[in-house]
Amino acid sequence: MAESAQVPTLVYLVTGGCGFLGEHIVRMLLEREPRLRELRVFDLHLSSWLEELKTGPVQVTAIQGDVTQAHEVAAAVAGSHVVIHTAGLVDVFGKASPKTIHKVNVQGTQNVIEACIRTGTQFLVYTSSMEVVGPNIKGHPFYRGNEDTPYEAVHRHPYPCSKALAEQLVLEANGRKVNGGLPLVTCALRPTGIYGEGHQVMRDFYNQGLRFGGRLFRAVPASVEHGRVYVGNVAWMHVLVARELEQRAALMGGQVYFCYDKSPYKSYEDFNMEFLGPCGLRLIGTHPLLPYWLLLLLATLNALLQWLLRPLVLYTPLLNPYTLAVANTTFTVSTNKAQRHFGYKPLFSWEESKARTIHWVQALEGSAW
Ligand SMILES: NC(=O)C1=CN([C@@H]2O[C@H](COP(=O)(O)OP(=O)(O)OC[C@H]3O[C@@H](n4cnc5c(N)ncnc54)[C@H](O)[C@@H]3O)[C@@H](O)[C@H]2O)C=CC1
Ligand SMILES: CC(C)[C@@H](O)CC[C@@H](C)[C@H]1CC[C@H]2[C@@H]3[C@H](O)CC4=CC(=O)CC[C@]4(C)[C@H]3CC[C@]12C
Repeated sequence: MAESAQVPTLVYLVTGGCGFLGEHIVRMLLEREPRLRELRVFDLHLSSWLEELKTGPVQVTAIQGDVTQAHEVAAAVAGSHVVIHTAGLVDVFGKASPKTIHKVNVQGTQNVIEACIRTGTQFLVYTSSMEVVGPNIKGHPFYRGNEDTPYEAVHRHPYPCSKALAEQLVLEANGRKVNGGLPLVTCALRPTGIYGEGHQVMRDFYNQGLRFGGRLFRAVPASVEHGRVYVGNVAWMHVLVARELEQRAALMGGQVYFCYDKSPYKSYEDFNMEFLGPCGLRLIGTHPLLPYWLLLLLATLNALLQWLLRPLVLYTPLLNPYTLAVANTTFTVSTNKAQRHFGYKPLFSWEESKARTIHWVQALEGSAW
């Protein structure tokens, strides 16, 4: 891929490019990757905002496709220099079946890998997740951990299971020969809980607060810390990795990197209030208003109700046994591996990330969400 830094000659493909993170990656590439000649945006659901991107100097090619369909993936990958694979089913609320989650997240990733091998694309960046590590099924805390911290990464839920399998496929594919005889260079990024403009879970919390007269009710102790990362910094790390992967293949190939920034370590609910508070919502209770056993009973009832109602309607509340367990388990990271290996530093400060997110939530007030 060795190209002049000045002449735009490179072709990038972003799978899932119309998603929450994908859109930020697409826009960040157009703003900060001067070598781009063509940017292919591959997604099951193409967004209308793509049209506005087609007026710039970079050719933006929208490709409606399904990562579970190998031939569609191969057609999209052929001729690209770098693939950023961020497409996936991000579902911990029971919207999709375990089989579908596995098919999209695991088989879809396998299809991307095989497409790179067959078509000769050498560089693959995979959006993995903190959930590949934890929280595990035993609720063990992960406190300021790094990529080498020992931790019993045991999962049962289909989402973390699928992300762990997909990440393993990507890392194991590093070094395989692609068409043309050169080695495939892969790496995986593990963002913690992403927030920012376009975050659907944040919208759900906001709408839930509006339904309860501007109040949200604490369900998680303030002492349980969750690492969060601004979507713009996640996008930035993807751009950096894609840029550095060729020159630093020996160091970065087959590696995983946690992706986080200077966002404060707080409970999930307290962190959300950094944005929802300035928009008029209040978090009621300095401690969980209900005991854990009662919350678990309610979560279990939600899961039962979801199962009973499934033939009629998709009932997917925020509270279920998995989300309750994850929210109640400390998971924070502290590492400089990405900085050491490819010079990553957050592009957006906490203050900027907070201001941008608040501005977005404030714009929701008049929206249909
Ligand atoms: N949201 C978060 O807090 C975190 C997300 N991640 C990972 O980041 C990636 C993006 O996540 P989000 O942007 O939050 O999710 P999202 O749901 O907003 O975006 C996923 C995109 O993939 C597309 N997609 C789904 N199935 C597809 C298929 N079969 N073929 C083609 N495209 C398909 C969707 O249409 C969507 O545009 C995922 O791989 C997720 O596992 C990792 C850590 C945290
Ligand atoms: C109802 C209350 C118990 C409330 O506090 C539940 C919050 C819950 C919806 C979130 C708590 C932790 C979140 C997850 C975490 O950020 C890690 C994730 C990584 C991903 O790759 C995808 C999203 C998620 C699973 C994220 C989902 C929402 C939470 C479970």
